[in-house]
Amino acid sequence: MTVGFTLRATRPVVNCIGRRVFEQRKLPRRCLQTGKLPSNSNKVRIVEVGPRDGLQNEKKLVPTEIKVEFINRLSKTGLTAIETTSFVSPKWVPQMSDANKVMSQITRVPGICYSALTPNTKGLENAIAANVEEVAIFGAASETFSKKNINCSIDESLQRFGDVIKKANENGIRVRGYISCVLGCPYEGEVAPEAVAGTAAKMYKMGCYEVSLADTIGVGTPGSMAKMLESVIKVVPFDKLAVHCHDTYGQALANIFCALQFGIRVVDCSVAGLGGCPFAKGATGNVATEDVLYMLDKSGYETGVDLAKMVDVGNYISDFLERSNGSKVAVALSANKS
Ligand SMILES: CC(C)(COP(=O)([O-])OP(=O)([O-])OC[C@H]1O[C@@H](n2cnc3c(N)ncnc32)[C@H](O)[C@@H]1OP(=O)([O-])[O-])[C@@H](O)C(=O)NCCC(=O)NCCSC(=O)C[C@@](C)(O)CC(=O)[O-]
Repeated sequence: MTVGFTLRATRPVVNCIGRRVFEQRKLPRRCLQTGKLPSNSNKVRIVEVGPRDGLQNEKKLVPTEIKVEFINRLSKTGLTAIETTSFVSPKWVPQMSDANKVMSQITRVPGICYSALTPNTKGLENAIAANVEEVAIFGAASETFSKKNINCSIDESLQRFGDVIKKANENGIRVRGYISCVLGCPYEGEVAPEAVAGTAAKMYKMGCYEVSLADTIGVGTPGSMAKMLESVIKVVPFDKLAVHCHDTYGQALANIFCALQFGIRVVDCSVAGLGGCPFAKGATGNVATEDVLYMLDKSGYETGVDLAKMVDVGNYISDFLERSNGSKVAVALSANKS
C-alpha cells in the first residue's frame, strides 16, 4: 500500500469541557491532490447499525426478543461495534421504545461496544440507567432536516449535545457524533462542504471521539464525497472520522472507497442493507454490511468480521421481516450455495 502522506504535527489543546484533545493542523493541499493514502493501515472498523438504523423505520413492530436474537447473532460475527438501539422519544420513533429492554436482555460479549443514540440529556439518563458504555448524538448539516429529525435548529442541537457530552463524560461514557445530510438534504437539496466542516469541527471540539459523516439519502457520489472530505479533514483529523452511506442511488460502495483514500478507516453499515431515517423522505437502507465486507476483503483491507456468518444473520432478519435480502453479495453467495 502506498504511503505518501505527510501529516503535519498536531498539538494538544484543551476543549470546552476541559478534555485534552489533539487539534489537527491543515493538511497540505498537495497531499489531497496526489491521491496517495494518508494512512498505511489496512484495518477497518465496521460499525454495525442494523439493530438501530436498520429497524427504526420498520412499519411492523419488531418484538424485543427478535431484536435481542438478532443482536446476539451479530455478536458472533467478529464485529466490535454494534449500534444497538436509540433512547429517543417513543412518540417520534415507536420502533425504538423498547431500548431499555433490548439493552438489558442482550448477551454482552466482552470486546464489543453496544452503543445507543441519545438526542438529549433525557435520552442519556435512560442510557446510563441501561448501562450503555457509548452513546451517539446526532445532528445535521441542514437546518430543515435538523428541525424535522430532532425538532430544533442546528445551533440549539449543539447546545443540547454539549450538555449530553458533559454528562456522558462525567459518567465515563464515550460520545460519538453523527452529522446527517452531508452530501444532500431531502428538503434543502445541495449541502455546502463548508457547512459540514463547520458542524464537524464543533462536534469534535465539544468532545466527540469520532464524527460519522452520513449521506442520509444516498445522493452522494465519489466526486461530491471527495469535495466534502477535503473540507472536513482540514478541521477534523481523518482518523477521527467515519462514513455512513445509504445506498439509495447505488453509490455507497464507491463513496466508501473514496473515503478510504482519505485515510478514513471506520465504516458504518447495516446487515442486509436494512434501514433508513423516518424523517428523511426517500431514504432507503444503509449500505449492506456484507457488500462492504466483500469489497474490503478483496481490496486488501481487514475487518475481523466473518462474511459467511454475516450473510446468515442478514438472512435471519430478512426472513423475519419477510423481505428479500438487500445485500447483493448475500444473494450471490446464497445462490452459489444452493
Ligand atoms: C429529540 C426529540 C426528543 C425532541 O422532541 P420534542 O418533542 O421537541 O421533545 P420535548 O423535549 O419537547 O419532549 C416531548 C416529550 O418527549 C419526551 N422525551 C423527550 N426526549 C426523550 C427521550 N430522549 N426519550 C424518551 N422520551 C423523551 C418528553 O419527556 C416529553 O414527553 P411528554 O411530556 O409529552 O410525555 C425528538 O425529536 C426525538 O426523539 N427525535 C428522534 C428522532 C430519531 O430518532 N431519528 C432517527 C435517528 S437519526 C438518523 O436516523 C440519522 C442517522 C444517525 O442514522 C445518520 C443518517 O443516516 O443521517
